[in-house]
Amino acid sequence: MTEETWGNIRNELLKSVGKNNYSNWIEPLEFFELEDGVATFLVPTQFMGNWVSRNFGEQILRELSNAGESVSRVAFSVPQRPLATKPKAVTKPALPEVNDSRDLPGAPLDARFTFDSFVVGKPNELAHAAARRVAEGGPVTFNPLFLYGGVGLGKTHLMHSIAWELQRREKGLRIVYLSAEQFMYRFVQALRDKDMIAFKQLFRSVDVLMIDDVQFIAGKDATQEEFFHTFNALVDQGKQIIVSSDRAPTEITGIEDRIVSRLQSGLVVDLHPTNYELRLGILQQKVEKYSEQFPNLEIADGVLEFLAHRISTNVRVLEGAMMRLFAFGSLVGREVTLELAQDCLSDILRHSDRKITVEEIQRKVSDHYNIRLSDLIGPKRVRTFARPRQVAMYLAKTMTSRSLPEIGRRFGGRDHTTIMHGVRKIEELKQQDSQIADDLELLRRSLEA
Ligand SMILES: Nc1ncnc2c1ncn2[C@@H]1O[C@H](COP(=O)(O)OP(=O)(O)OP(=O)(O)O)[C@@H](O)[C@H]1O
Repeated sequence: MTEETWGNIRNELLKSVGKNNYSNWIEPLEFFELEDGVATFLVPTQFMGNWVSRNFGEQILRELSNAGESVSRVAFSVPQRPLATKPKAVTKPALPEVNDSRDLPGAPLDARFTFDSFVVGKPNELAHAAARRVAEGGPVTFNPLFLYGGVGLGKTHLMHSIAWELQRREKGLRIVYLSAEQFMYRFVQALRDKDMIAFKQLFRSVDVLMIDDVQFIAGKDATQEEFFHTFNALVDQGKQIIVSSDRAPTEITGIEDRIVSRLQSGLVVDLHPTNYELRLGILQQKVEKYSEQFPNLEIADGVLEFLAHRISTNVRVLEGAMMRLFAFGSLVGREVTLELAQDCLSDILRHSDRKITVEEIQRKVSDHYNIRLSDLIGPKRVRTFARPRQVAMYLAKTMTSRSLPEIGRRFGGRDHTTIMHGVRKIEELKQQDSQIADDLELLRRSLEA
């Protein structure tokens, strides 16, 4: 296959996979050879090869066939020599002597937050894989890596894990981790001390910059401006940036468009709310750790399952509950049973028990789609009302324990088959229409908040 053919195929792929996917996954591919019906591409890392193969393999194969190539399979392999991907670090700017990492402006890393102690499940699988990839070091593939998700779902844990791993692989790497608030504080201090040059040089001299809770700079214009320049300077030097936030870049209001667009220019991945299996996995892992702290503690069967079922808010709360329960059991010298858990954690359990109602769902959905509640519930069948109505039916079925007839009654006395039809429709659309999938995710999060 000629370079030109591969160029044409890439143009077609750009149209079908979209700009972001294209620059993250297709652009870095280097065509290597086409032999015995196998088209081989070189990729910078194995992770990337697996990802492209899983997600875009068939599309690439189809485009190759459309271009008249006789190909039956595509393969991805990592070359021995490094690939010429994005710009690597260019010359270092003239800097003050800040080579000792103790001079760096970051916050300390938590020794507990490593990849080893991070439990991976469906909800955080992609974020974990992306963090692992960045922690491999080497050529910068995603810049920035933007991690977002609700409170206590492991963003900070992943960032620290990346930092530890990078440090392990390359001693002397200048890694700075700090919260956006600390960044602002440093910036304001530099302004006050008329020390902006040193501030700029310090931040531009790092190899990896990690900013936690970036949503904090919303509405803080001068800090944003400085962040933007720091960001650009580091990206231009091929330095890795990792950012976390409690929401997606486009959902952060009060941040300039140019910053939003910068934040989106790498890989944006979210940590979904935990599911039962992940929570149980985390508890099991923590039990092992706590058993050193509370050596004589006995835990009855079913206690961990109970906690994983009942405390679904966030991992921090789950951990806190477990710690309290174990400390209590160990202090009074009692086995940790279900009864003890219920007694000792009654406040947390009561809070987690908050039931989401169908009415609450209807209100949220009508606000979200900007329609009147009466139109959401009423009989009008136009699409503007019918689709949000089905979304609300779906959420009512999946987020409450109400039966279909009960939901029907709350939707203006509709029959249960109508509700079932609505639920099925949304289940179907969720797979095909990313707008619907995003709406559902957003609504679910705001209802669970
Ligand atoms: N998958 C996981 N495996 C093990 N521990 C986890 C996992 N997810 C979260 N945790 C633990 O939950 C606690 C909260 O996690 P972390 O501080 O990383 O959350 P966060 O997303 O940064 O929250 P915030 O929005 O408050 O900044 C930490 O103690 C962390 O170790």
